[in-house]
Amino acid sequence: MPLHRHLGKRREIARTVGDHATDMFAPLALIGRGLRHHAGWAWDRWQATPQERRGPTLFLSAAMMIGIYLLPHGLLFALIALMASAAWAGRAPKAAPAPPPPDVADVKLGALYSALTPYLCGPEDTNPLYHFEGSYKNAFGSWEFDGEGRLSRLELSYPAYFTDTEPTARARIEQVVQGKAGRAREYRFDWDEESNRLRITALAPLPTDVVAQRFVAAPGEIVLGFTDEDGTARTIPVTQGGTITQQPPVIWRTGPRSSEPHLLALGITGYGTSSLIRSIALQALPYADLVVIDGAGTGEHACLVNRPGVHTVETSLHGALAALTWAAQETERRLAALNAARHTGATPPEDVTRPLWLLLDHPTELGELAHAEGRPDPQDLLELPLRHGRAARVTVVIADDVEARDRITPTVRATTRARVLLGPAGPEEGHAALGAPLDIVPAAQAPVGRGYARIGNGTPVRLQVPATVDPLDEDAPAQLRDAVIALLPHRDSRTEPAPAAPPRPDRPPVIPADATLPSHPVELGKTEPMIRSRPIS
Ligand SMILES: Nc1ncnc2c1ncn2[C@@H]1O[C@H](COP(=O)(O)OP(=O)(O)OP(=O)(O)O)[C@@H](O)[C@H]1O
Repeated sequence: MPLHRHLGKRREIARTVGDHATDMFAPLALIGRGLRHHAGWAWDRWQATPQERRGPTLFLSAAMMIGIYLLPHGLLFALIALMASAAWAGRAPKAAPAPPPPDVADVKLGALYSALTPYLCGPEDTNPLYHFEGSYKNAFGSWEFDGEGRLSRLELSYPAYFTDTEPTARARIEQVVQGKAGRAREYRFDWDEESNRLRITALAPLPTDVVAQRFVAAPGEIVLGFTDEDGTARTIPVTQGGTITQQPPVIWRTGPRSSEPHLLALGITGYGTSSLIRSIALQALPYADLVVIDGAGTGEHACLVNRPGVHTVETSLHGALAALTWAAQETERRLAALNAARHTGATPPEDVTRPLWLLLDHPTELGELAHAEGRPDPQDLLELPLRHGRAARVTVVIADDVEARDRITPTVRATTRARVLLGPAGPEEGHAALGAPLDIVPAAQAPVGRGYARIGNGTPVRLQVPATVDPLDEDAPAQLRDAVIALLPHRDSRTEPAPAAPPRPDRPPVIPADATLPSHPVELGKTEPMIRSRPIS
């Protein structure tokens, strides 16, 4: 037999013998443990007995033992009683109770405290709030967890030397908190610089099931979307999932009294800036005329072609230049007519007071094309409508990719005081797009149409744009497409024929000398160019 098998067999025998011995001597071990327990107990009592009582105690014990000895079978009974009590005392101790489950607050807040410590501890601080052996209870004032055990609110203190006025220092802390509290939610960070306190609130998701519909708003008021209850003082009834609910809207007031007459919406690709343009168009159409420029040329606004009130939908550079040249001249004409009416005290004619909206989707793409062809940038043609649009009742909405921000002209940036940013942008992008620091850290994954709005000098608020899909997009859900179709105005063919002749501008469009306009500037299958002043009835 090989040596290793021989050794293995011997080990097995030894183990079996050991197991048997353990079984055999178990009662003895039990009694031995009990006797040790008794001896320990007797020794403790002896130690606890005062000196003067030890003699009588010894005497009593000896007397009892003599008594037992003198009793018939006394010694035997005493021995049996001792063994029985030793066996009882020596039985296996009860399993220690399972430790209570760790407190979720202790675990999560402890981890957050440890993660913040490297950023908030000062090596020179003799009494630091944050140090590597410290407890979160020293620095965290109050906290709340939701039903799923996720941190929903926290107030913490930080040392006065922490540079809370520096955006990068704040951003670091905000990132750490979001990392530990969960990146799936948005958080509001309220920095109280005076008392060195930071309040963190996890924000509930905004409703994503509000679709395009007629909103309860006055003419000139545009519902950009919906926000948190504390973001606005007003709620409006909204059809949501088949029932009517009250939702807090983000309202943009346009018109001659608005201090933010024009809007710039920037968005991460695919987060719904074109849908926002569509939503605005549908809300403005009942009382305004539209000129739509689709700079990306994807035909996303084709559903507006030939609708009553829509002057034109342009997708080409030539068409865009012609339409914007006309818009600039129309602004000038309106201003002149309004001034004349004011001088004579007459009521201005309807064709100069009816609002005109210029909606530009991705104009920077046309700008690049224009630059390559040596033509004027369409944005340059917006100068007059942007600067005098408020008086002339001309509103400009520009939507573009957040990446194209540098290609937006300074005039557009300076005159568009209503701002929207769609998509999970970082703090720097947020600040640049909205013109103010954003106190909200977006979730890692935001739903389409989710972003932030800032009207004028107000505080940025969260925004969820109502789903306003392209009704010609066959991939979009039929229910969402139907909602948009229901809002599109239809020309009544019995009373309102489609324009057959080329429209007659009040003044012919001035196109740069080097521009070669095609004979049919309007695309999307239209048979006639549609740039025209609204017919005066
Ligand atoms: N609020 C919304 N709710 C639901 N779906 C939406 C919403 N907004 C947009 N969508 C859908 O998301 C997709 C992208 O939307 P949209 O084209 O408006 O984005 P975009 O930012 O303009 O993209 P791009 O820059 O590529 O043109 C579309 O399929 C659209 O139907």
